Amino acid sequence: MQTNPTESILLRTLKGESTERPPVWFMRQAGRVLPSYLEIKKQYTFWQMMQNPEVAAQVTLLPVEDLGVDAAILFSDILVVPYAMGMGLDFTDAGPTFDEPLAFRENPINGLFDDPTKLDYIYAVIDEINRTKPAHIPLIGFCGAPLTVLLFMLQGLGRKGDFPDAIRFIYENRETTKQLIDALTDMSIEYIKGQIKHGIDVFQLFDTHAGLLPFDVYNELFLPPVRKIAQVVRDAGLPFIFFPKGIGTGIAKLTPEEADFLSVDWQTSLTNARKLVHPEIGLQGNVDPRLLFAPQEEIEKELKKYLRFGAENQNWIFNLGHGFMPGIPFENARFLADWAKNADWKRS
Ligand SMILES: O=C(O)CCc1c2[nH]c(c1CC(=O)O)Cc1[nH]c(c(CC(=O)O)c1CCC(=O)O)Cc1[nH]c(c(CC(=O)O)c1CCC(=O)O)Cc1[nH]c(c(CCC(=O)O)c1CC(=O)O)C2
Repeated sequence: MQTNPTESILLRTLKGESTERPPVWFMRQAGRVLPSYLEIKKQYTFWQMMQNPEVAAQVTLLPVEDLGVDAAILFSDILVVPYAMGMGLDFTDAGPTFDEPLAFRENPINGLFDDPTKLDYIYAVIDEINRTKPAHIPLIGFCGAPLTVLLFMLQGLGRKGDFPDAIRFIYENRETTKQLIDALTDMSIEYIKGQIKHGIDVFQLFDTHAGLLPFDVYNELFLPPVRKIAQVVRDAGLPFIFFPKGIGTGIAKLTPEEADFLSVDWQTSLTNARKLVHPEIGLQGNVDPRLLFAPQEEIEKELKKYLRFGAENQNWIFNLGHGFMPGIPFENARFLADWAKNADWKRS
């Protein structure tokens, strides 16, 4: 067993090394539950926070201090890419909204004009994070996968749940959908290359709404661009984590071309996921974030179910099945991180 304490435990696990415990980080770890974040948020809009390198870097690093996680994830949003493609975007109390959603336009392709410089502020944030972060804490970069981002672009309003007009558009306009996927994939790749150039250490692709299409359609239209994106990340020598939320047993159909590590939602137990998923793909997940509304004794009882899996599986990153939800008590988030770092994983 390797025990160099200055080397990142997350990177060691991603490289396939043995570690004394699983590495720990959480989706949505910076926003939503940290009192320190909620305090900063009182002074700025979300756009202002994202666009100010000092503030965005500070927020990115808050959970390292406040929760003790093993990695930082860039404080940004998946919808910055359509914004850079010319779509008017606003973050409102009702969630993100786009002006003139694509599904309702006469010609959805013609109105898109890529302007990669609209992402430059994010590279300034990455530079600032790298200047200020502890050396042993890796930075995770991310963007949304083509399906999830396209659903927002087509529907316009993120809180409509199941994106009904967007799904209908995809079925009724197959050729235009393919053109939109290509445009979105190209822009995402440019953005990812920018993140890599500025020094992210790991990349995660969020396909939060992957489960909203039948797997065959998802496989035909949306997995090829995922493979293309994965290749770009790998060619740069970075590990690639893929989070296709809600695809159920579709996880059995994924290959190492699509993921070095697969982030699993809470619908499938990790033990079952391990049986289904290709053996060369590592796993990440999958504590149900809703559990964190429970008293700590109840949380601990559930967490103990992970001990056996953790003892038997080195290629596993401890995380949630999806992000922290607003309103989860900070003490419970901290309890979760402490538990995962201090449990007796029986690995030595
Ligand atoms: O996060 C919300 O409050 C909801 C609004 C929303 C946003 N993007 C969105 C949604 C839809 C949704 O998540 O349901 C759309 C969005 N953003 C993101 C995802 C991917 C996912 O979480 O599965 C999605 C799709 C999720 C979905 O539709 O369920 C990614 C995202 N947004 C964000 C972050 C950074 C972070 O939380 O640390 C991250 C990802 C990295 C990570 O896991 O940490 C940040 C974000 N996005 C957003 C906000 C709120 C802005 C405001 O105060 O006006 C905030 C900040 C905050 O939570 O206080 C806007």
